[in-house]
Amino acid sequence: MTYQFVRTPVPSRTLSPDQLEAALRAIGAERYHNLHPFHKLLHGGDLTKGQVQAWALNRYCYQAAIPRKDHALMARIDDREVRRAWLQRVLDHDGHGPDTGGIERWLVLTDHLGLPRDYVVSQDGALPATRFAVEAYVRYVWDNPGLPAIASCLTELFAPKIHAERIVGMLEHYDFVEDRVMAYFRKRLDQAPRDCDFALAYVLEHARTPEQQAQVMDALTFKCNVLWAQLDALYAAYVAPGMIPPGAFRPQEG
Ligand SMILES: O=C(O)c1cc(C(=O)O)c2c(n1)C(=O)C(=O)c1cc(C(=O)O)[nH]c1-2
Repeated sequence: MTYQFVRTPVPSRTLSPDQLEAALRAIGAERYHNLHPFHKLLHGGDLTKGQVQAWALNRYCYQAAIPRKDHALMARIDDREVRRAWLQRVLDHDGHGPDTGGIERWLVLTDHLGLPRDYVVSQDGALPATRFAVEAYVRYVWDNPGLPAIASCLTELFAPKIHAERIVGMLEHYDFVEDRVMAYFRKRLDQAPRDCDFALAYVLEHARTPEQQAQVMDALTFKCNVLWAQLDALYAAYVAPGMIPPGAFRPQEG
């Protein structure tokens, strides 16, 4: 029996696809991490370089885990067409042919912020809570059936807006950020809508009973929590009260 992180009340009758989509979008409108105070500080130019380094270093853990989570998902899916479509996600992050991939693009950002690559890739300086949250996502996908596993990526419905805000906000406010190093987010502006259109269509087609619909809403809520918890941890360590756990990255500046 899989541990259940969240429990959405089962709808009293089956929702139409439009109603289900509206319910999923309402979850994002209330819980997506664009609403977190840490993101408001990041995009508004209110962080120091050391705090931006902490964000980029911790966020690397998420980047590194995404293709592992996508492989876990593919291992659970019987439908060959879904696996074919899903494979592109792994290639987007790990790279394929001339495209060096999203993880490499993330490392271009952390290089530019002055963080040693080996240190970033080792994840040794990441917050414990970041590691826990990210691994919970990989585990969730591994432990659950294909439908909620697929639904857990639906936070990406809301990602293009935050990526666009981040590109504009960070370039405008931080002199230590330049256009070239925002390539990761520019690329995601095309990739994320493609990925989540596919996932949303799959979920709306396959979540046909009230129980399945509650399950996909749980999955999206869980995933919003995975993202929110990472920012809570960053805030507590690097903004207020500034409680950096033993062994975690400590910004150099005064
Ligand atoms: O910067 C962000 O706020 C953000 C959020 C999310 C998300 O909503 O999970 C993803 C990404 N970025 C992203 O870049 C990415 O590749 C990605 C993959 C997934 C996923 O769940 O499969 N989410 C996200």
